[in-house]
Amino acid sequence: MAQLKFAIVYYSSTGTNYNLSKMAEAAAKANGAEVKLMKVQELAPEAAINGNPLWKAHVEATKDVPVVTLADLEWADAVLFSMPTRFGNVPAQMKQFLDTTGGLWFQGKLVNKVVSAMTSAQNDHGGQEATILSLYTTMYHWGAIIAAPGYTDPVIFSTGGNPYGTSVKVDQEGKMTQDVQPAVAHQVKRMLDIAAKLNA
Ligand SMILES: Cc1cc2nc3c(=O)[nH]c(=O)nc-3n(C[C@H](O)[C@H](O)[C@H](O)COP(=O)(O)O)c2cc1C
Repeated sequence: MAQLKFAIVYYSSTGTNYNLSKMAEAAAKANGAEVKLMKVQELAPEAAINGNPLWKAHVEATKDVPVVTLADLEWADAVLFSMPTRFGNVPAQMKQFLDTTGGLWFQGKLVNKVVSAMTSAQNDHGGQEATILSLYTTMYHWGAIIAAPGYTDPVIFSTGGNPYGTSVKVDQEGKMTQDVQPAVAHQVKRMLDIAAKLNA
């Protein structure tokens, strides 16, 4: 069987969703996929970034991570999104990228992509599920196949029990408060299993 192509598309201000994406990258490679890890374009004004030392440091630390292109989406069999919760919604940076996919959508090139999403927030119930579901609304329009984790494995219960996608709570310093690596690995494997069945 051909090697599956797995794209991870993330936005992160202070590193959490980058770290979630790195966990996903390791899991996808361990499952034999060809993997691309890519960020969406930062759009915030420099003054905002420079006003937050964690944000500034993260932008600098990830300056060599490639910015996702439409060709990367076309390339992928499966796309995993990761982005922080912003007022219970998808960050503008991610939304802007999604809003550039109209041409691919028009040509039917996003149909049957296997997709899923992860997120983080500062509160236990700060809008994680709403953020993931907001992103999934666009995926229905793409005609993508949403491979949410559901309750398909006990690891889902050990990390907050979010069936829509792995989500994690971060503390004031931006540190993850749960070990979500097993849930991320399960979500990635489920995506790849479904993509393999679709490609068969
Ligand atoms: C403008 C803004 C809005 C936010 N909205 C929420 C929110 O609705 N609920 C919540 O729990 N945390 C909220 N947060 C906290 C972020 O979700 C948290 O900083 C983020 O998950 C960290 O991810 P990152 O390190 O990948 O940037 C918000 C943060 C910012 C800057």
